[in-house]
Amino acid sequence: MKHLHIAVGIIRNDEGEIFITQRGGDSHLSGLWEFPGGKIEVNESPVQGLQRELLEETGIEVLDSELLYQLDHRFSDRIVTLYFYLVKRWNKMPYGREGQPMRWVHQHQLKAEEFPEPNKPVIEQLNKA
Ligand SMILES: Nc1nc2c([nH]c(=O)n2[C@H]2C[C@H](O)[C@@H](COP(=O)(O)OP(=O)(O)OP(=O)(O)O)O2)c(=O)[nH]1
Ligand SMILES: [Mg+2]
Repeated sequence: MKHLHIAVGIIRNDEGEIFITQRGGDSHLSGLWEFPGGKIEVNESPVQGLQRELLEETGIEVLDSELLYQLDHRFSDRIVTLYFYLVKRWNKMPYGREGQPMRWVHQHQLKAEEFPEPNKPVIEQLNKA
């Protein structure tokens, strides 16, 4: 079974809103919403993977981030280790750079059922904070 390491960014503004995007087309878990991010490459640290993926997917440069949550999840065809980073400072305005739908949602309004299963604990934590 393949094992992937994934860095994702919880980009949160001063109003407590978080930038989320929708997984497209034929990708794994398409139609669900996600925190932008993706696979950490072998020569990268998790933070370097986060910086590269957020630049590719949202156009921002991460200036300050903090690891909020880390977990392993087994899907039917793969195991993923997810690193959830709270992105506290960045430059530029994030947008769906790959054409993916996007929106800003207050952290109290994030719905765990619209996200992949492994996001549940971190979304519950954000809903309560
Ligand atoms: N980006 C992201 N991926 C998530 C989240 N929750 C979750 O279970 N995943 C899973 C879905 C995928 O199996 C994996 C992310 O892989 P990906 O396909 O987005 O990776 P990538 O951006 O490098 O994509 P690609 O270049 O291979 O198309 O992590 C999340 O909140 N954000
Ligand atoms: Mg991705």
